[in-house]
Amino acid sequence: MTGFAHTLRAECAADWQACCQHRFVDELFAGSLDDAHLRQYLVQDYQFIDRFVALLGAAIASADQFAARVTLAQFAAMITSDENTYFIRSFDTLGVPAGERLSPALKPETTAFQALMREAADSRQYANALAVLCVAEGLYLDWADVPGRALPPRFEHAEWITLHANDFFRGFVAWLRSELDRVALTLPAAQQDEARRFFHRAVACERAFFDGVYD
Ligand SMILES: Cc1ncc(CN)c(N)n1
Repeated sequence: MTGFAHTLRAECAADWQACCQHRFVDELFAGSLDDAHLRQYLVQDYQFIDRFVALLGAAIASADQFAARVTLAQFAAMITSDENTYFIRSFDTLGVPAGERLSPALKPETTAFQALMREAADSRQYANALAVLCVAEGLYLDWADVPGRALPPRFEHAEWITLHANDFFRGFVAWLRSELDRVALTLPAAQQDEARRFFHRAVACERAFFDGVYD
């Protein structure tokens, strides 16, 4: 495999692997993730999703082609429907009150990730937005999409896996990677390096986000 997206992932291999083999992932698949940890993760992740959808909007605005805007908008539609209702149903099941769903106290890992996404969006550079999207979705595909691995019984665990391991999601991540490759080829070295730094920082944020579940 070649290309910018693949190179960047290889540069971050240690943190990437640490995420894919994280205790959170193992407990999620085993169905042994306790409700306190799951609840903490989902409450913080809902705030991640808020900035993530804003980043998708920035990617839609800064894309250089209509076809890319369509693909990104279709993905945003999935996040704001199927994925959003997963959060709401999980919050209902876990008894999370409205205040915690909408404006919880933010952990430092969440604030850091939100700041990174805001920075990428505010740069108005399509490649920077793509770099962060490639991490956020590529890394989740890599830990979730394990053929033959059994799903846990509770929907709060199983659906968080299947939302990131299905044909639509696979296709979107493949597109994101090829799109980052395509756009990188058009960039001067300084802008490629900027996108590279966003990618690296996003991988570090992902690892810190999983680690933060167990603080
Ligand atoms: C922190 C984080 N990173 C990525 C994803 C995948 N959508 C997520 N929900 N949360």
